[in-house]
Amino acid sequence: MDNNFTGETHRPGRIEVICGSMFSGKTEELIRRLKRAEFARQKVEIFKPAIDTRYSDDEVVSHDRHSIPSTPVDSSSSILLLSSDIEVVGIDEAQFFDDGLVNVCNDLANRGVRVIVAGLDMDYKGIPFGPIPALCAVADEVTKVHAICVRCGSVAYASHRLVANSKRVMLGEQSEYEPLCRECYRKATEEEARLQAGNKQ
Ligand SMILES: Nc1ncnc2c1ncn2[C@@H]1O[C@H](COP(=O)(O)OP(=O)(O)O)[C@@H](O)[C@H]1O
Ligand SMILES: Cc1cn([C@H]2C[C@H](O)[C@@H](COP(=O)(O)O)O2)c(=O)[nH]c1=O
Ligand SMILES: [Zn+2]
Repeated sequence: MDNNFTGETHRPGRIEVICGSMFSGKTEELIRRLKRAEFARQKVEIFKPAIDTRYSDDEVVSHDRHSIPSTPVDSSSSILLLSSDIEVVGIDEAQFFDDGLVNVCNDLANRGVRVIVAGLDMDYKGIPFGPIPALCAVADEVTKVHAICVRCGSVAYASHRLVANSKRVMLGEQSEYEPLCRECYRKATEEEARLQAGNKQ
Protein backbone atom coordinates (compact mmCIF):
# COMPACT_ATOMS: atom_id res chain seq x y z
CA MET A 1 0.00 0.00 0.00
CA ASP A 2 1.21 3.51 -0.84
CA ASN A 3 0.44 6.64 1.17
CA ASN A 4 -0.49 9.61 -0.94
CA PHE A 5 0.39 13.20 -0.04
CA THR A 6 -2.85 13.88 1.89
CA GLY A 7 -2.04 11.00 4.18
CA GLU A 8 -4.98 8.94 2.95
CA THR A 9 -4.25 5.34 2.19
CA HIS A 10 -4.13 4.73 -1.53
CA ARG A 11 -4.45 1.20 -2.88
CA PRO A 12 -4.05 0.98 -6.62
CA GLY A 13 -6.79 -1.45 -7.62
CA ARG A 14 -6.48 -2.93 -11.08
CA ILE A 15 -7.37 -5.90 -13.25
CA GLU A 16 -4.60 -7.74 -15.11
CA VAL A 17 -5.59 -10.47 -17.57
CA ILE A 18 -3.16 -13.14 -18.78
CA CYS A 19 -4.68 -15.05 -21.71
CA GLY A 20 -3.65 -17.35 -24.55
CA SER A 21 -3.89 -20.93 -25.74
CA MET A 22 -3.06 -24.00 -23.69
CA PHE A 23 0.67 -24.41 -22.88
CA SER A 24 1.29 -20.70 -23.50
CA GLY A 25 2.59 -20.06 -19.96
CA LYS A 26 -0.50 -18.41 -18.42
CA THR A 27 -0.24 -20.30 -15.14
CA GLU A 28 3.54 -19.80 -14.91
CA GLU A 29 3.09 -16.06 -15.40
CA LEU A 30 0.25 -15.95 -12.84
CA ILE A 31 2.39 -17.83 -10.28
CA ARG A 32 5.37 -15.54 -10.99
CA ARG A 33 3.33 -12.38 -10.34
CA LEU A 34 1.69 -13.83 -7.21
CA LYS A 35 4.99 -15.02 -5.70
CA ARG A 36 6.49 -11.55 -6.25
CA ALA A 37 3.50 -10.04 -4.44
CA GLU A 38 4.12 -12.47 -1.57
CA PHE A 39 7.80 -11.39 -1.47
CA ALA A 40 6.48 -7.83 -1.13
CA ARG A 41 4.55 -9.08 1.95
CA GLN A 42 1.19 -8.35 0.38
CA LYS A 43 -1.83 -10.40 1.42
CA VAL A 44 -2.44 -12.75 -1.50
CA GLU A 45 -5.33 -15.16 -2.12
CA ILE A 46 -5.57 -17.47 -5.11
CA PHE A 47 -8.76 -19.00 -6.46
CA LYS A 48 -9.55 -21.59 -9.07
CA PRO A 49 -12.80 -23.21 -10.23
CA ALA A 50 -13.54 -26.35 -8.19
CA ILE A 51 -14.11 -28.32 -11.41
CA ASP A 52 -10.42 -27.94 -12.30
CA THR A 53 -9.04 -31.06 -10.63
CA ARG A 54 -6.49 -31.77 -13.41
CA TYR A 55 -3.21 -31.77 -11.44
CA SER A 56 -4.45 -31.03 -7.92
CA ASP A 57 -7.68 -30.29 -6.04
CA ASP A 58 -6.33 -27.33 -4.08
CA GLU A 59 -3.25 -26.03 -5.87
CA VAL A 60 -2.75 -24.08 -9.06
CA VAL A 61 -0.22 -26.17 -11.00
CA SER A 62 1.50 -25.33 -14.30
CA HIS A 63 2.32 -27.90 -16.99
CA ASP A 64 5.92 -27.67 -15.72
CA ARG A 65 4.61 -28.58 -12.23
CA HIS A 66 5.26 -25.18 -10.65
CA SER A 67 2.56 -24.74 -8.03
CA ILE A 68 0.99 -22.40 -5.50
CA PRO A 69 -1.73 -23.18 -2.91
CA SER A 70 -5.22 -22.10 -3.94
CA THR A 71 -8.84 -22.13 -2.80
CA PRO A 72 -11.22 -24.01 -5.11
CA VAL A 73 -14.60 -22.26 -5.44
CA ASP A 74 -17.84 -23.21 -7.21
CA SER A 75 -18.93 -19.75 -8.25
CA SER A 76 -17.50 -16.27 -8.78
CA SER A 77 -19.57 -14.86 -5.87
CA SER A 78 -17.48 -16.94 -3.41
CA ILE A 79 -14.36 -15.03 -4.53
CA LEU A 80 -15.87 -11.77 -3.30
CA LEU A 81 -16.92 -13.32 0.02
CA LEU A 82 -13.45 -14.79 0.63
CA SER A 83 -11.43 -11.70 -0.35
CA SER A 84 -11.94 -9.30 2.55
CA ASP A 85 -8.64 -7.76 3.68
CA ILE A 86 -6.83 -9.26 0.67
CA GLU A 87 -4.49 -7.02 -1.36
CA VAL A 88 -3.82 -9.26 -4.36
CA VAL A 89 -6.31 -11.78 -5.77
CA GLY A 90 -5.17 -14.39 -8.32
CA ILE A 91 -7.65 -16.41 -10.37
CA ASP A 92 -6.62 -19.31 -12.63
CA GLU A 93 -8.65 -21.16 -15.30
CA ALA A 94 -11.03 -18.20 -15.31
CA GLN A 95 -12.70 -19.40 -18.53
CA PHE A 96 -14.61 -21.94 -16.41
CA PHE A 97 -16.24 -19.29 -14.20
CA ASP A 98 -19.72 -17.80 -14.69
CA ASP A 99 -20.17 -14.35 -16.28
CA GLY A 100 -20.53 -12.84 -12.78
CA LEU A 101 -16.72 -12.97 -12.59
CA VAL A 102 -16.54 -9.69 -14.52
CA ASN A 103 -18.48 -7.75 -11.85
CA VAL A 104 -16.58 -9.53 -9.08
CA CYS A 105 -13.22 -8.47 -10.55
CA ASN A 106 -14.46 -4.91 -11.12
CA ASP A 107 -15.79 -4.69 -7.52
CA LEU A 108 -12.49 -5.92 -6.12
CA ALA A 109 -10.42 -3.55 -8.27
CA ASN A 110 -12.69 -0.62 -7.32
CA ARG A 111 -11.99 -1.47 -3.66
CA GLY A 112 -8.24 -1.21 -4.31
CA VAL A 113 -7.44 -4.87 -4.89
CA ARG A 114 -4.96 -5.93 -7.58
CA VAL A 115 -6.74 -8.73 -9.46
CA ILE A 116 -4.69 -11.03 -11.71
CA VAL A 117 -6.78 -13.34 -13.88
CA ALA A 118 -5.45 -16.13 -16.12
CA GLY A 119 -7.55 -18.05 -18.62
CA LEU A 120 -7.98 -19.49 -22.09
CA ASP A 121 -8.91 -16.89 -24.68
CA MET A 122 -10.64 -19.46 -26.93
CA ASP A 123 -12.13 -22.92 -26.66
CA TYR A 124 -11.09 -25.78 -28.97
CA LYS A 125 -13.45 -24.47 -31.66
CA GLY A 126 -11.77 -21.07 -31.65
CA ILE A 127 -14.73 -19.40 -29.90
CA PRO A 128 -13.99 -16.83 -27.13
CA PHE A 129 -14.27 -18.70 -23.83
CA GLY A 130 -16.63 -17.76 -20.93
CA PRO A 131 -15.96 -14.44 -19.17
CA ILE A 132 -12.45 -13.98 -20.67
CA PRO A 133 -13.41 -11.63 -23.58
CA ALA A 134 -15.43 -9.37 -21.25
CA LEU A 135 -12.60 -9.39 -18.70
CA CYS A 136 -10.16 -8.32 -21.43
CA ALA A 137 -12.49 -5.41 -22.19
CA VAL A 138 -12.59 -4.09 -18.61
CA ALA A 139 -8.98 -4.96 -17.72
CA ASP A 140 -6.33 -2.32 -17.04
CA GLU A 141 -3.74 -4.54 -18.68
CA VAL A 142 -3.98 -7.60 -20.95
CA THR A 143 -1.03 -9.89 -21.59
CA LYS A 144 -1.43 -12.39 -24.41
CA VAL A 145 1.08 -15.23 -24.11
CA HIS A 146 1.90 -17.84 -26.75
CA ALA A 147 2.86 -21.50 -26.87
CA ILE A 148 4.89 -23.01 -29.72
CA CYS A 149 2.99 -24.77 -32.53
CA VAL A 150 3.81 -28.46 -32.13
CA ARG A 151 3.48 -29.06 -35.89
CA CYS A 152 5.64 -26.30 -37.40
CA GLY A 153 7.40 -24.43 -34.56
CA SER A 154 5.70 -21.06 -35.16
CA VAL A 155 3.92 -19.08 -32.50
CA ALA A 156 0.75 -20.96 -31.48
CA TYR A 157 -2.69 -19.40 -31.73
CA ALA A 158 -5.26 -22.03 -30.72
CA SER A 159 -5.75 -25.18 -28.66
CA HIS A 160 -6.58 -28.10 -30.97
CA ARG A 161 -8.52 -30.97 -29.37
CA LEU A 162 -7.11 -34.39 -30.26
CA VAL A 163 -10.00 -36.54 -29.05
CA ALA A 164 -13.59 -36.87 -30.26
CA ASN A 165 -15.63 -35.05 -27.62
CA SER A 166 -17.88 -32.13 -28.46
CA LYS A 167 -18.45 -30.91 -24.89
CA ARG A 168 -17.04 -27.44 -24.39
CA VAL A 169 -15.55 -28.32 -21.01
CA MET A 170 -13.19 -31.27 -21.11
CA LEU A 171 -10.18 -31.21 -18.80
CA GLY A 172 -6.94 -32.40 -20.34
CA GLU A 173 -3.30 -31.90 -21.19
CA GLN A 174 -0.90 -33.09 -23.93
CA SER A 175 -2.81 -36.29 -24.75
CA GLU A 176 -6.02 -34.34 -25.31
CA TYR A 177 -4.87 -30.97 -26.72
CA GLU A 178 -2.05 -29.52 -28.82
CA PRO A 179 -1.18 -25.85 -29.37
CA LEU A 180 -1.19 -24.95 -33.09
CA CYS A 181 -0.44 -21.82 -35.12
CA ARG A 182 -3.28 -20.29 -37.16
CA GLU A 183 -2.33 -22.13 -40.35
CA CYS A 184 -1.81 -25.56 -38.76
CA TYR A 185 -5.06 -25.11 -36.77
CA ARG A 186 -6.98 -24.26 -39.96
CA LYS A 187 -5.53 -27.29 -41.80
CA ALA A 188 -6.28 -29.60 -38.85
CA THR A 189 -9.90 -28.47 -38.47
CA GLU A 190 -10.53 -28.55 -42.25
CA GLU A 191 -9.17 -32.09 -42.39
CA GLU A 192 -11.45 -33.12 -39.50
CA ALA A 193 -14.47 -31.56 -41.26
CA ARG A 194 -13.57 -33.46 -44.48
CA LEU A 195 -13.29 -36.75 -42.59
CA GLN A 196 -16.62 -36.14 -40.83
CA ALA A 197 -18.35 -35.33 -44.12
CA GLY A 198 -16.85 -38.53 -45.62
CA ASN A 199 -18.12 -40.63 -42.71
CA LYS A 200 -21.67 -39.33 -43.24
CA GLN A 201 -21.80 -40.44 -46.91
N1 LIG B 1 4.12 -26.51 -27.33
C1 LIG B 1 4.53 -25.89 -26.22
N2 LIG B 1 4.89 -24.59 -26.26
C2 LIG B 1 5.32 -23.97 -25.14
N3 LIG B 1 5.39 -24.56 -23.92
C3 LIG B 1 5.02 -25.85 -23.81
C4 LIG B 1 4.58 -26.58 -24.95
N4 LIG B 1 4.27 -27.83 -24.54
C5 LIG B 1 4.52 -27.89 -23.22
N5 LIG B 1 4.95 -26.70 -22.76
C6 LIG B 1 5.28 -26.44 -21.36
O1 LIG B 1 4.20 -25.72 -20.81
C7 LIG B 1 4.73 -24.73 -19.91
C8 LIG B 1 3.69 -23.66 -19.67
O2 LIG B 1 2.73 -24.22 -18.79
P1 LIG B 1 1.57 -23.39 -18.17
O3 LIG B 1 2.09 -22.13 -17.54
O4 LIG B 1 0.80 -24.34 -17.28
O5 LIG B 1 0.71 -23.00 -19.46
P2 LIG B 1 -0.83 -22.64 -19.60
O6 LIG B 1 -1.35 -22.27 -18.23
O7 LIG B 1 -0.89 -21.50 -20.55
O8 LIG B 1 -1.49 -23.88 -20.15
C9 LIG B 1 5.99 -24.28 -20.61
O9 LIG B 1 6.93 -23.70 -19.73
C10 LIG B 1 6.52 -25.58 -21.19
O10 LIG B 1 7.35 -26.24 -20.26
C1 LIG C 1 -9.35 -25.68 -25.35
C2 LIG C 1 -10.16 -26.22 -24.22
C3 LIG C 1 -9.55 -26.57 -23.02
N1 LIG C 1 -10.29 -27.07 -22.00
C4 LIG C 1 -9.63 -27.42 -20.73
C5 LIG C 1 -8.39 -28.26 -20.85
C6 LIG C 1 -7.59 -27.88 -19.64
O1 LIG C 1 -8.01 -28.70 -18.55
C7 LIG C 1 -7.99 -26.41 -19.40
C8 LIG C 1 -6.98 -25.42 -19.91
O2 LIG C 1 -5.82 -25.49 -19.13
P1 LIG C 1 -4.47 -24.68 -19.46
O3 LIG C 1 -3.98 -24.29 -18.09
O4 LIG C 1 -4.83 -23.49 -20.30
O5 LIG C 1 -3.57 -25.62 -20.15
O6 LIG C 1 -9.20 -26.22 -20.12
C9 LIG C 1 -11.66 -27.19 -22.12
O7 LIG C 1 -12.35 -27.61 -21.17
N2 LIG C 1 -12.26 -26.85 -23.30
C10 LIG C 1 -11.56 -26.38 -24.36
O8 LIG C 1 -12.19 -26.09 -25.42
ZN1 LIG D 1 1.99 -24.46 -37.12
